[in-house]
Amino acid sequence: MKKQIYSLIQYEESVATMEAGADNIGLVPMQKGGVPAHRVPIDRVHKIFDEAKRRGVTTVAIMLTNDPEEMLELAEEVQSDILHIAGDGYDATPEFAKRLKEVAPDTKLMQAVLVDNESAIQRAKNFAPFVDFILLDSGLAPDTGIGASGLTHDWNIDARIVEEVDVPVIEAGGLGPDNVAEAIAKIKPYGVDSLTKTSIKYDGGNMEKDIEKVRLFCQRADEAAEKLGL
Ligand SMILES: O=C(O)c1ccccc1NCC(=O)[C@H](O)[C@H](O)COP(=O)(O)O
Repeated sequence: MKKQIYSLIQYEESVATMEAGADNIGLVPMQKGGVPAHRVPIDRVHKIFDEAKRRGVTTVAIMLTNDPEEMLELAEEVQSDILHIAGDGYDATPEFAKRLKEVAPDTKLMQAVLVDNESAIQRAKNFAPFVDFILLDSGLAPDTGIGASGLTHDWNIDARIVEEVDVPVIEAGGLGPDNVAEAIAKIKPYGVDSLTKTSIKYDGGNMEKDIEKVRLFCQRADEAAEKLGL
């Protein structure tokens, strides 16, 4: 079971998050979209990703911009293991996947799917032929306009997507140490993601990882997966 932890900002918390058991670490490289306080300057992105690669931890560059040209420029610059399209105004296309391979041949593509109703199943199926991962996420948060809501959604829909779509699924949206085991048992995903419930949030969108909660999240996810033979 892959444990994906978002959204890192500082180098020290990134190292502590890796040491607490994260398999994937994600951050928002400096770009036009998203919460200003979450964006990471490019020199720091390189420092964090270099350390992750040294440790064998998977790096994820989160795209909150809705401009595909900006995404491709960032992909070329950071060469992350995964590029995660999380914006609410642009979805990956076969053409985008092809261009991504040209600028960053080793970067895999992950597309977020908003699980608001059963139409999410067909939307996930439509992405399957050209993306490497699907991330199932909750609805729009009032302060960010997308994801990072700390809210769960209808896990019955997610379980159907895992069964019916032939792409590894990362489950996101409101997961924390309290409910990650239940989510794994119900959905049986390839991986689980946490932002809000493993972070300490301050005014103005500032936040830092709560390392004890990251550790508990990873431990409980591993225990649940082992129990289920996943
Ligand atoms: O990662 C961010 O900083 C971020 C900021 C604003 C919107 C989305 C963002 N990340 C995308 C994600 O995939 C989140 O990890 C996902 O929405 C889960 O978040 P949460 O429900 O807070 O655990």
